[in-house]
Amino acid sequence: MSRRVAVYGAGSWGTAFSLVLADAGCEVTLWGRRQVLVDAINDTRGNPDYLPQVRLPATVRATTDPAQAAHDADIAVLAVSAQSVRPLLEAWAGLFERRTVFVSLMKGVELGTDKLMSQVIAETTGARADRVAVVSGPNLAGEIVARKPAASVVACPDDTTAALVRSACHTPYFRPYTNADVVGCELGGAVKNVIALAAGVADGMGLGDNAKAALLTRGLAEATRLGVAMGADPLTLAGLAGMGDLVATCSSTLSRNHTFGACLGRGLSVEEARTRTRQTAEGVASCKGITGLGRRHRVDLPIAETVADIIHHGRDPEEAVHTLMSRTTKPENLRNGRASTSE
Ligand SMILES: NC(=O)C1=CN([C@@H]2O[C@H](COP(=O)(O)OP(=O)(O)OC[C@H]3O[C@@H](n4cnc5c(N)ncnc54)[C@H](O)[C@@H]3O)[C@@H](O)[C@H]2O)C=CC1
Ligand SMILES: O=C(CO)COP(=O)(O)O
Repeated sequence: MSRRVAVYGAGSWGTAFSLVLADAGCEVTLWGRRQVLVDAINDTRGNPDYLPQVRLPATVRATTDPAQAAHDADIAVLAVSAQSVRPLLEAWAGLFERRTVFVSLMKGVELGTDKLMSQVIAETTGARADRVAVVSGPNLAGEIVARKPAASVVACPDDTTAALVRSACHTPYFRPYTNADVVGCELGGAVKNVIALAAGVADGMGLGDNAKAALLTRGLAEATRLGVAMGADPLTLAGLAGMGDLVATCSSTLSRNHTFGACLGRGLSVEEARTRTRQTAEGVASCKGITGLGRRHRVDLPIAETVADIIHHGRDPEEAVHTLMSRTTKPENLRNGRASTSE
């Protein structure tokens, strides 16, 4: 059965995911805030600002009207930047049907509240947890629009909702798995952006593949420690939404977070890196939310703290690497079968 899906955010991932949904047989209305971009999408079937190479099928129509997108939607997908979703949903909450399922594609943590995106969606729309899902995994938009094979995770505590979203985005090149662990999936996506910034810094400084492997592995340990403290299943962090996304993002030149970090590692300022990257690099804002969650749950996150210091407090990357390497040595592994919350 054809599903009606509203996608909010005509940037890279909103556009690429619209293609996936349309290829899976959905009728898609793609909301963008700028009329000129919406007209270009409808007229050319491409997205000149974010993904000029994409050719969207006729079953994707763009609009600047949030109500038109929400009308009769089975699913509403949120693909704006993490820090902008609360005010948008506060303004739009009354537009949705009571049955509409909300899906977050966003990989960030809200500044000021340290809330995950599913929490912000539930708070602003009044939707219960069984109507809020997350799609997260190693899904670089530039590869998805070339219809290169990818896998992802649809997370929701409700099996029926998870199955609805899975069937709405299952195509021959996009393979969604389901998982009830929303917190693990969301944290995996948000923390990997911060670790990708660190990996970019290391690459920009020319520190080599050993250093990058250490950052990825210890970064995953940070995500897992924090996840376990917040009730996530450590296996989720070892899966597509954790390790999988970490590997893709930290090794790809398509990643904005990695690119941003590489600019810093080459000696550019945060403002210069922002100008070069242009599109949303969620880790830049979310590193503060991640370190906030670490403090709240008494979990040490030395790499995330270092990234936040470099980006928000002007810390010198070389000195930061030296300090990370000089920390006291300690056992690598889980203790007594439980994840340690210390470094
Ligand atoms: N690009 C990718 O490959 C992937 C991105 N994501 C996540 O998807 C989310 C969106 O990222 P992208 O689409 O890549 O970013 P983007 O920078 O390409 O697009 C962001 C979109 O949000 C809109 N936006 C930003 N602030 C807004 C505001 N205040 N009001 C209304 N609209 C606003 C922009 O106009 C743009 O359409 C992020 O959380 C990112 O981590 C997840 C998986 C893959
Ligand atoms: O989340 C992503 C791939 O899964 C995209 O990463 P960037 O936001 O760093 O480009």
